[in-house]
Amino acid sequence: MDLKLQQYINGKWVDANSENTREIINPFNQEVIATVPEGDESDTRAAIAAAREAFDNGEWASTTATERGAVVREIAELIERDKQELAHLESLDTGKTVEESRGDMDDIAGVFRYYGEIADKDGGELVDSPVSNSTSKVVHEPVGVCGQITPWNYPLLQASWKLAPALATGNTLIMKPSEITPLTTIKVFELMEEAGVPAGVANLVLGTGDTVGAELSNNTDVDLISFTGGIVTGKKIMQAASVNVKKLALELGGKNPNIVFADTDFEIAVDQALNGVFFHAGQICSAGTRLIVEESIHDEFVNALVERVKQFKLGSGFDEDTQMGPLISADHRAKVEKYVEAGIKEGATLAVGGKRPEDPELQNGFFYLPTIFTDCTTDMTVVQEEGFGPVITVEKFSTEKEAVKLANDSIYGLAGGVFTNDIAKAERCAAKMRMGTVWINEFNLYFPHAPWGGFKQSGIGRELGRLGMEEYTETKHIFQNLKPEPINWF
Ligand SMILES: NC(=O)c1ccc[n+]([C@@H]2O[C@H](COP(=O)([O-])OP(=O)(O)OC[C@H]3O[C@@H](n4cnc5c(N)ncnc54)[C@H](O)[C@@H]3O)[C@@H](O)[C@H]2O)c1
Ligand SMILES: C[N+](C)(C)CC=O
Repeated sequence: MDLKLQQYINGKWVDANSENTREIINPFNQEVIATVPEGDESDTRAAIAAAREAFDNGEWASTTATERGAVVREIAELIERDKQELAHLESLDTGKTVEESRGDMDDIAGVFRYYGEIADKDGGELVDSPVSNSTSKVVHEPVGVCGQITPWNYPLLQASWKLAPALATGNTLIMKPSEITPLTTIKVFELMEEAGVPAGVANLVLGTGDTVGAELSNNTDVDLISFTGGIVTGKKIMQAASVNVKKLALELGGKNPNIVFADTDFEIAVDQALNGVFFHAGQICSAGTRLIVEESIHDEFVNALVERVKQFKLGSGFDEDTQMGPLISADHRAKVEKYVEAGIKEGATLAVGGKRPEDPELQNGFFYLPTIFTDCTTDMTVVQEEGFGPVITVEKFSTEKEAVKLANDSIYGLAGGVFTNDIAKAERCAAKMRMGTVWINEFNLYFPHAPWGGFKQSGIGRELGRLGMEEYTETKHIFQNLKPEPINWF
């Protein structure tokens, strides 16, 4: 493997201070793909000190936005140049199909290009002043030292949503990828070095959440934490970040409804519902795991889903005909199994799946069959909690009002979909759905120009789009009196 397999701190590739290491496992066959350093609090503190020094006394924050934008666009070019290698690494690490990983790499290059291009488009704003002979301007400045923590399901994609806007706006940063899928993030740090990101500006520490992640959240030299991951971890980080009132961006989980009306284009809605939930074996924050189907087409719709699911090809992400890879780890599969058991116990009907595949070729991987539950009600664990596996629940509705009520009956509010050919009805539902993204006749689409994030307990703040860049800025008002006079009060 042509990869440094080290941490990157203050412009140097280094092992962990403790010399501890971690084996990275291929979820398709449990083979060891790589051995990487396992950093801890002391590595994290070194990276924070480097980022602090680079922000306070380095030149990055005061280079022109045009120059920073050029560096960020160069990273996009390098990602495109090394797309095949990156996609290969991502599939080895996560088990996702290599075709999907190539798509991720295109998206990632697109994110760097987008932020590179808009980096110098914000020249501040002059606002009206109530004082004659004065100017009043509003400018955006970098926040400072940013801690960035990412999950295992979209390792480099989620990292790109944080790295690109942080760099474009002149921040310095410490990135902590998930300890189980760090490979493409290591590679992109090589590319950032090649693109000319100065020493100390972008630092990479590898290790667990309890050590590296907790240090980033607790350390008072960190000004902002941007976290993508589970709700339980998000709450811990929020609490820790209060130590110095860090700015906080949280991208958490989802339990995303997909409402299907009887007047929809049936075959398209079936296809999109399947894609919405089973892509990447359901390990997607915005997976449409909660299908809400109009009563009159319910049985036909479920039958069509079941027939299609039975045909899914599970296998290696490197086989061209594979449609669904394994889950990420043995632990994660055990959690999905428990989740399905809870569904059965609570009275949901298992229409298909609900177990591991029997195919001898899949026995070394963490595979789980695509699973459909019917007869579901909102009080069930499988309807309320995020399972993060290939499991969909189906509920019925008979009126538009009921469909929206069901869709909103959740602590989450990340994303949701509506399938109907009645555009007015779709717009009415979209207006009422309490989610950061609503798709109409589409599911699971995201792109750099549109903001991404959650209502309710799905998070705080937004990534992507202009808002995703504003997260990394402080707003300053500068007032200047051009003709000062005494006030004569005292
Ligand atoms: N909203 C989004 O855009 C989005 C995108 C991708 C994934 N997710 C969510 O991510 C979750 C799956 O990812 P996961 O299992 O890696 O999540 P996780 O919360 O277990 O871990 C995420 C990251 O946090 C770190 N971490 C763990 N404990 C920590 C602590 N105490 N302090 C600081 N950092 C800590 C982990 O090491 C990892 O890097 C799902 O809930 C999914 O919905 C959300
Ligand atoms: C945000 N997204 C959809 C790319 C990945 C969620 O897990």
